Amino acid sequence: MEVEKKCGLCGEASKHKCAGCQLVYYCCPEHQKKHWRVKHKNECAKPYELAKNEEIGRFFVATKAIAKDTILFTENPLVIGPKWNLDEYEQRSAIVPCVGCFADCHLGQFQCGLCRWPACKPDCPGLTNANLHGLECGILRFGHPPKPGDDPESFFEYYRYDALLVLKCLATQIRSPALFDQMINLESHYEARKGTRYFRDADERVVSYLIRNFLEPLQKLELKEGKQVLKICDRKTLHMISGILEVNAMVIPLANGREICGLYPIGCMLEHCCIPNSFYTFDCSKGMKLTFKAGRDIKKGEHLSTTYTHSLWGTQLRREHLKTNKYFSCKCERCSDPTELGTFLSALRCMGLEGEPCGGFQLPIDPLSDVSDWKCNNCPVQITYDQVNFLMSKIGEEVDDVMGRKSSVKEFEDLIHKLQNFLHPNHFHLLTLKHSLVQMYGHFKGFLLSELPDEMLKRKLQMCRDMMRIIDTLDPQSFRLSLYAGVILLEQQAALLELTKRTQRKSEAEFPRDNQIGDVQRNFDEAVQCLNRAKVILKNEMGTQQGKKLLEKVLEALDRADSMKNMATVPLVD
Ligand SMILES: C[S@@+](CC[C@H](N)C(=O)[O-])C[C@H]1O[C@@H](n2cnc3c(N)ncnc32)[C@H](O)[C@@H]1O
Repeated sequence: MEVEKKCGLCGEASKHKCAGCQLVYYCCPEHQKKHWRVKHKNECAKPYELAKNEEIGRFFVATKAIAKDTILFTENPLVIGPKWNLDEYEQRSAIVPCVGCFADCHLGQFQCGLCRWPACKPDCPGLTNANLHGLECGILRFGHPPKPGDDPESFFEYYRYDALLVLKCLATQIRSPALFDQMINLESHYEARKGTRYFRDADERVVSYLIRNFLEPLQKLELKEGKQVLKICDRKTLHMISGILEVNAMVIPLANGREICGLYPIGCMLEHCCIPNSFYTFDCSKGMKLTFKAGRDIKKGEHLSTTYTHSLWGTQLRREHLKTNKYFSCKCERCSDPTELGTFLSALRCMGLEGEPCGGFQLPIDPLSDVSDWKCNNCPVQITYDQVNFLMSKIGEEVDDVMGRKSSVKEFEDLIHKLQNFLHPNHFHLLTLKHSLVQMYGHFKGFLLSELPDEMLKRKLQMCRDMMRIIDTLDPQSFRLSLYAGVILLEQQAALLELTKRTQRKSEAEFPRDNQIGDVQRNFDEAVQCLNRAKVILKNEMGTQQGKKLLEKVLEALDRADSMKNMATVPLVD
């Protein structure tokens, strides 16, 4: 859409546009404010509306064209709290999140003076904040926490952090019945969950635990005093809230590396797509405010979409995750294509008819079937769903093993070498290993950049380029995989600049000067392009500590590239 870049109020040439609709320009903030009051407030209406159908339930659909980077909405969380699905290791840690502010604290050191749940300090402001610990503290006070000297096991059994978010949701009815209604009307898939292992797990871990420790004692007092604080607190409601959290809660990464969960009633209305058009960020300095933005231009009539699963998992894994945790079968363009948009992210090497690889790749015959057999794209060989499953679980175990401990460079190299016999070079398991290996080459003891043999340095560069090609297809604007891509781009430029230095150092006797200049210039240009791209995509990650640190490194690398240009013995032009 061609937009005249003139101030919406005075008509002067202007550069800054309205962040909401991205359509009207302003010469200064004062004119923007004035125009908002007199006119733009009514024009800058939301470019989407809530719709509903049988298959998806509620979703947002664009009512007009939406430009990339448009802020779709911002929203404060209805509740935030510790992750509601902690694994056993996380649940049994003696370092726990403060119930007031989620900072790390030691179990048994400081506590909330009223309910005696762990806190970072006795006067943490979050303890009395009605949106934070204030929400559930009044109910937690009915519990009987273990005392110092009691069996350590009783501490882990009592302080079940993974049940807190459910309790917080329940407690919203005390603060605001309207908020509670909004929450309880979110999708819980109650009927579909009943009978699943998730339901049984939540029944013991959350529902029975909350009733036994806090809700029954509260109800006893309510009966005695003839006054009801919690009007709704039956088992079914607690299970519905568990389902609502499972289907709708969003994971928020904190600066201290911890992850918490938040429930955003508007944010959770966006449907899932494996190649989404929108993305979100959290602002940790503003109470975990959520901002949803258009990741690319969106056409009128398109559904607004985000991703509920990992973008770099293969189709079978993504679809299984969505089916078990979100109760639907994804049929998006990427899931429907056996090659996953030509990336071959799940493809297996065909072993051929005589046990001799034919050079082709095995792909699912019907990627939308959960039990599809696979066939080669080059020869008549077919393999069964069970064979694929068996191979994938064995390979998955090996990858998890190497990733899960402090493995050496050689262990990574060996596993990649071995798996290349079975998997397409772009397979997501290889991608996971390569993403780690490119960060080891250049940083690990004995593998510092200046120590890497030319061949290894070139391998690092090749892996980075290959990974970026996949990202360019699956997330062309890099809004979904910004951190992942940022890391690759930084490593890619490091390899390129090291190659540039080495080429510069080589004597003219080895290389004709023209070739030398060409290589040096090309590598240098590509390195600068990587850094400039990383700088742009990391803007979306400024709410996270990781994103900020990575951007700092990118800016430092840009400075280094600049000084290299100034010192260059062969010309490096801009
Ligand atoms: C976070 S909620 C989204 C809001 C939900 N549609 C509602 O009406 O409350 C997630 C649920 O929406 C539905 N959903 C989301 N994306 C979908 C898709 N691509 N295909 C089918 N159902 C989808 C599924 O029922 C899923 O469990």
